[in-house]
Amino acid sequence: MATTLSLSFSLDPQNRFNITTTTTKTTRRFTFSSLPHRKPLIPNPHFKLSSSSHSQSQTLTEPIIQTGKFLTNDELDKLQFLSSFLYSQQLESGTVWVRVMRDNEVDPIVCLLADSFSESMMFPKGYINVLRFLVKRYLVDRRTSMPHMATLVGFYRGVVDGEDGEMQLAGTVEISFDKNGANASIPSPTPPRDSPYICNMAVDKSLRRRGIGWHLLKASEELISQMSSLGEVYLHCRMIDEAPFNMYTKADYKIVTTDSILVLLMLQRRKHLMCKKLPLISPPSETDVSWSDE
Ligand SMILES: CC(=O)SCCNC(=O)CCNC(=O)[C@H](O)C(C)(C)COP(=O)(O)OP(=O)(O)OC[C@H]1O[C@@H](n2cnc3c(N)ncnc32)[C@H](O)[C@@H]1OP(=O)(O)O
Repeated sequence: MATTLSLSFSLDPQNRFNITTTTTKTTRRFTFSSLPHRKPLIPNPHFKLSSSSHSQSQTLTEPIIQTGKFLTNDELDKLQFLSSFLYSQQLESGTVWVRVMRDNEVDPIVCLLADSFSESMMFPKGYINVLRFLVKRYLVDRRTSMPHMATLVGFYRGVVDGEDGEMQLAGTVEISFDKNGANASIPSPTPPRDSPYICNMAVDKSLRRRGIGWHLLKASEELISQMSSLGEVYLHCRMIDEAPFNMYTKADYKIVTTDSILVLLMLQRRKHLMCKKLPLISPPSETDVSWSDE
C-alpha cells in the first residue's frame, strides 16, 4: 500500500514553529524555535532584590537567547529557564547580579577572559589581540551548545559615599550541564563526561576581593542544581593558583585527583580535579516567579 504524507505548519503562542507530518502510519510533530532577539545589557535595576537569590522571568513566553540550532521542546523549555535565571546578592561594598550572557555581551566578556588568560599564562601583551580573536571564536562556538551549557556574566554596582555607583560588567564563568554541553577538549585529569563542570571563571582585576567570584560560584551551583539531577559538579584548579584554590576549598570542593608530575614535561601546569556534592532543586514553575519591572 502506498504511504501518503501531509504537512501542516503552525506558530504556537511561545513563538515556536511547529511542523506536523502525517502519514498513513504515523503522526510526528517537530518544533523549531524562531526566537526574537531582545538585548538589555544589564539587569533591570528595578528588579526586587529582597531575597538573596532567585530566578526571575523577564517575559514568560519568549526565550531571549538564540543558539542558531533547531531545538527540541525540552531544550526550548530549558533555554527559557536559562533566559530568566537571575541571581542577586547584597555585598558589603555593593550588589552583585549574575545571569546568562546575551549576544551583545560577547565582546566585553572576550576582553575580560583574554586579559585573565594572558595574566595566568603570562602571555606577552603584544599577543592580546590574537588571544581575543581565539577567545571570541571559542565563546561563539560554545553558545551553540546551549541549553546544555551556559556562560554566566556577573554585574556589580558599588556604593561610594552612600551613593550607588555605575553598574559594571565584573566577571564571568562557564558551566556545562551534561555531556551534550561538555567541552570537546577537557584537560586532565578528566571528570565524568556527563557531569556538570565549571570552568573559565574570571573577575575583573580591579574588582577582585569583594565577593564577586564567590557569588559567581554560588550562582553556578544554584543553576546546576536546577538543570542537572546528578547532584555533583566538577572543576579543575591549577596547583599554583592560590586564590581560586582557597575559594573552592572554602566552598567545600574536595580534590578528587591531581595531575601526575609528568604533565610538566608537556609544559603544562599541574591541576587538581575537584568535586562538590550539590543539593537537587527542581526548576521553579512560572507561577512561583515574582518580580517587579516598572
Ligand atoms: C574552575 C576555574 O575557572 S579555575 C580559574 C579561576 N580563575 C582565575 O584564576 C582567574 C584569575 N583570578 C580571578 O579572576 C579571581 O581571583 C577569582 C575568580 C579566582 C576570585 O574572584 P574574587 O572576586 O576576587 O574572589 P572573592 O572576593 O569572592 O573571594 C572568595 C574567596 O576566594 C579566596 N581568595 C580570593 N582571592 C584570593 C587571594 N588573592 N588570595 C587568597 N585567597 C583568595 C578567599 O578564600 C576568598 O574568601 P574570603 O574573602 O572570605 O577570604
